Amino acid sequence: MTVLKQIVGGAIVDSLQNPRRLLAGRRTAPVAYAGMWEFPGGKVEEGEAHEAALHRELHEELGVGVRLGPELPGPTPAGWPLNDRAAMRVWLAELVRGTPAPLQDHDELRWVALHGGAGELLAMPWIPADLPIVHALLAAVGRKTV
Ligand SMILES: Nc1nc2c([nH]c(=O)n2[C@H]2C[C@H](O)[C@@H](COP(=O)(O)OP(=O)(O)OP(=O)(O)O)O2)c(=O)[nH]1
Repeated sequence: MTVLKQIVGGAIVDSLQNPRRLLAGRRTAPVAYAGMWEFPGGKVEEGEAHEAALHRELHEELGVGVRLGPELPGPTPAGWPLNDRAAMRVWLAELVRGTPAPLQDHDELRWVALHGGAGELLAMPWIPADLPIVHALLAAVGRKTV
């Protein structure tokens, strides 16, 4: 039996109260995803709570502490399907400690506008499986995506 890999990701915004920008990360690996943008995060370890995994991953990858906001609910209990082996739960988050730096897994971090049509955000080469999540985020923050 193939067990679905549970991934957790952070939609880190400048403010949970009034989100205007999203922090996206550009992946360095594996080759298939290198150069593509994603929600920073990673795999949940065995026995680890999902939210705890997200705090750990964001600390390891970006060197930051965050406050989690609401989950951006996906279409399945495991969140957003990424491929036939993995799904990702995504939470909105805001920074409470540290300045994000591409310490691990990313070669660039970018704050991208969620308003004004979100042209830059939608033009970035996201991991394809993330696009529905990006659209759901835009809808959740009340911005038009088209
Ligand atoms: N973190 C993250 N992973 C994503 C996203 N979209 C997407 O398809 N993925 C895929 C890429 C990877 O196959 C998997 C996440 O694995 P990862 O490599 O980030 O996890 P990790 O940091 O725990 O990695 P590792 O060091 O244990 O290998 O999910 C996304 O937005 N964020």
